[in-house]
Amino acid sequence: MNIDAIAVDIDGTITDNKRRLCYSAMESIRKAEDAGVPTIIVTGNIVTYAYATLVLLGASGGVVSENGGVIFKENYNNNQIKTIVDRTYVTAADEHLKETLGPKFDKHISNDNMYRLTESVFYKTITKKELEEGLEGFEYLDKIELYDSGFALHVTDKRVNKGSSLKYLCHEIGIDMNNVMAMGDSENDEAFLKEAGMKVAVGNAEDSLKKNSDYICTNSYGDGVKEAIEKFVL
Ligand SMILES: O=C(O)COP(=O)(O)O
Ligand SMILES: [Mg+2]
Repeated sequence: MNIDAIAVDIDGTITDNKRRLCYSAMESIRKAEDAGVPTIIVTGNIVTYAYATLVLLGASGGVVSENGGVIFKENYNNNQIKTIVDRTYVTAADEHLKETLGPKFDKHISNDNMYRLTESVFYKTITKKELEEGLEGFEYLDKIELYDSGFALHVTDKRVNKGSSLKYLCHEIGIDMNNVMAMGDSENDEAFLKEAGMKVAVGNAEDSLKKNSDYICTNSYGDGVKEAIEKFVL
């Protein structure tokens, strides 16, 4: 199978469990770039964080950020950041959670939330269950998704996910999803692995993701990324 592009998650995939970039991932992604295979970052992080990661990695495929809410690629869309969905339901969820959680809302909301265009994110100092309970009775509960990335809890508009927005970006730049190798570690990656021709779970990935993968890496984190790139791309 010909791999035309690599799509890779950030936290827990090209980083270790402390969010530190793995040299092994960086080196292998650069080798793939040098061999003409671009890498696209597909993340729950904000667009500026994702873009800085892309540049520092030496990758060129563009970014899908905020779990699909925002995309950016150099020389695409007049170099403008593209917001795929509005904040209507996420803002309504925030309002609901402010009422039900009280002071816990401000205590646990992520410090990068002010930069988020489409999502709300909470630190894992609050549990997913507490957020689910806080969202009970929310008028638009069926319009939002609650993801645990392993690193944070995301309230995301259901009209987007990492898969739908990666597919959109790839269509725009002329890459066939059948020729994309996608790599991730957690539940917010399921949607984009599903869309890709080659689905790879790094060794530390959640069982649910491993179950739906074509290849499970022997190695964890960046070493898993390196393993898959060497096996399928280089
Ligand atoms: O933003 C997060 O919580 C995790 O980011 P990721 O999707 O790159 O793993
Ligand atoms: Mg991750």
